[in-house]
Amino acid sequence: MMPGILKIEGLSHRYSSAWAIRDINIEIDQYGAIGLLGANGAGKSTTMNIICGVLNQTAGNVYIHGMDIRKEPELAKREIGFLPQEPPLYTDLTIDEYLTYCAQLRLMPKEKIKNAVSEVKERCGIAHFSTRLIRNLSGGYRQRVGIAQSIIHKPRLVVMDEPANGLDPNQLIEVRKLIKEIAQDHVVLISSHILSEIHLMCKQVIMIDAGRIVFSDSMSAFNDYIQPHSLVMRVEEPPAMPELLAVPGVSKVEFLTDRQIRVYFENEEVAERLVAASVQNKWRLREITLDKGLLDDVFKQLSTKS
Ligand SMILES: Nc1ncnc2c1ncn2[C@@H]1O[C@H](COP(=O)(O)OP(=O)(O)OP(=O)(O)O)[C@@H](O)[C@H]1O
Repeated sequence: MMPGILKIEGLSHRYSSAWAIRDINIEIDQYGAIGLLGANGAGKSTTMNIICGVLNQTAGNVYIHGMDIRKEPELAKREIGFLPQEPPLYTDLTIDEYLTYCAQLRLMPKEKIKNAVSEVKERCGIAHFSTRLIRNLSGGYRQRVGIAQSIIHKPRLVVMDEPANGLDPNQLIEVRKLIKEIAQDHVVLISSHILSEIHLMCKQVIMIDAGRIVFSDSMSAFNDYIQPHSLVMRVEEPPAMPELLAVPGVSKVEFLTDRQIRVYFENEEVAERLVAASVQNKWRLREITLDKGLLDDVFKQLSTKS
């Protein structure tokens, strides 16, 4: 049987006295983007640094395509690409010079470097800037160069620490698109503290809080797990509180203004019942919205719950 691409067993790390991560277990054997979601200080960077062999763990094992990162670091690192939060770019080099240098650092055979550089430039949409100094590139293009260096040696696993950080909205769209494309033939492990970011890029999500995994499943399972429990409706003729509470499934009612009401419920069918009740009782419903926009709040709740 082929070994999995990434296997983490009982991984724990202690810096001085405090544990930064405890008993992390992860197994990935299919290409795709996986989000590592956690608040600041949750342990994302610690986990990623250990996976990339930059930090030596206190306990547990990391295998990259079956190779123990501690016992066979050189072989294992051939299968890893890393995009740290601050990409290690040499801004006085051109894109061509920089990527050639990265390929050499990765100990790629000399005769393969030229092809690898053109291929990766093409893939990352930077071929037209080959001879431009990195210092003269916009943030979005610098990030593409950062991504290019992480895949130039064709690793199976690419680790990206907060790759969306500091990009403007247009750059974000492009960089996300590129990362998704790369995830088609790599495992891309993406850390972020922003749920919507993970949501847009990843099919799988691993959530880490205070050094422990608190959720690990598909993005759709995550969506089910964090179903909204409230909605906001705006009506012209607001009913009295008891009338709303009488609708089956409504658990709590909060008047935000005299015409705007937040309704808490157990399941989403309540929305339909409220619409029906509004028609029947002439509340004159103008707007009804599930509180899905509060995903980041839900994330906070989840973190504290577990
Ligand atoms: N070099 C260090 N020495 C001591 N404690 C550390 C060190 N690096 C991190 N920590 C602690 O370990 C815990 C996990 O930190 P880590 O950087 O892995 O979290 P993170 O999820 O990556 O957060 P961020 O997004 O802020 O980087 C935190 O409590 C942090 O304060």
